[in-house]
Amino acid sequence: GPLRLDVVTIFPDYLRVLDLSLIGRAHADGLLDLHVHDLRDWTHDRHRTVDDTPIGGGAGMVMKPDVWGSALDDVLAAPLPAAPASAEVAEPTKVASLPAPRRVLVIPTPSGELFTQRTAENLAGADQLVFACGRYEGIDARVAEHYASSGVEVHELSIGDYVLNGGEAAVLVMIEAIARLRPGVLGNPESIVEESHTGAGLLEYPVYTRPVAWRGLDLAATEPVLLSGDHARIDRHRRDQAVARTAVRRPDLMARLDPARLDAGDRAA
Ligand SMILES: N#Cc1c(-c2ccc3ccn(Cc4ccncc4)c3c2)n[nH]c1N
Repeated sequence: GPLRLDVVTIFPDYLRVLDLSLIGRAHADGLLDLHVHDLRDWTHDRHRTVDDTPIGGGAGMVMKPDVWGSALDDVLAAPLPAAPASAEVAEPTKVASLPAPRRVLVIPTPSGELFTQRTAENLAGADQLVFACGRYEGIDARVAEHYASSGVEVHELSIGDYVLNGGEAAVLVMIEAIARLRPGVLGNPESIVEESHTGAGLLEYPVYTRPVAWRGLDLAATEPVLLSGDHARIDRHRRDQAVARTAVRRPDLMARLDPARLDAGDRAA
């Protein structure tokens, strides 16, 4: 069935961009089921308070566990279409024997495990992804602890080593990386470039299109092999460019490369 995406945030308008373009169309096609929720709808007081001072002191404010608990209890209980949502009638006996839907709670945080393509591939297999977007100094740590110890699959994730003001931008990044892996979301599935296709975690080679000569940069002179029509040579050339690029820009990836994946030609280079 469709992947259900729930985002809980104090800035729901920040997520409206998801209703456009790729995600918007997949939404319309029934491939993705997006729900953006305002955390303040679960506050308990007239001032709709979501934060308080840190226990133990320190600067800034921390988001209240009770408000998050009320919101996440509701969102994690959202009905999911009984798979397979097909012509087959979802008879009680059949539904009862189906595996429980896989619901995942994702909490963006600067102190999270790094979100990578592998993380995206793993999360793309879920039935529901609930994203808890924090602000201020973050969400009370007992929230992640409570749901994890209640049997919920919880992932505290960071999109990289730089500091943001909240989780919303990270959620946009994660949703785009995950949604594009779902069948049917991308018009041209062949553009789903697995790391393996880029040569076991190599960076991609540079791409070009017409005109062949542009502002004095003439590919007929600098990259003649690309115009040769000799696809074996072109593939070799592109692989060499990918290896060279990776060595310069991402030595960390080079270190992780399986040497067996680099054939003799690469090692000579
Ligand atoms: N994913 C991710 C992130 C975040 C991130 C995510 C959620 C929150 C909630 C609150 N903040 C602000 C804050 C809190 C504590 N320390 C510093 C900044 C966030 C930052 N920053 N950098 C990333 N790669």
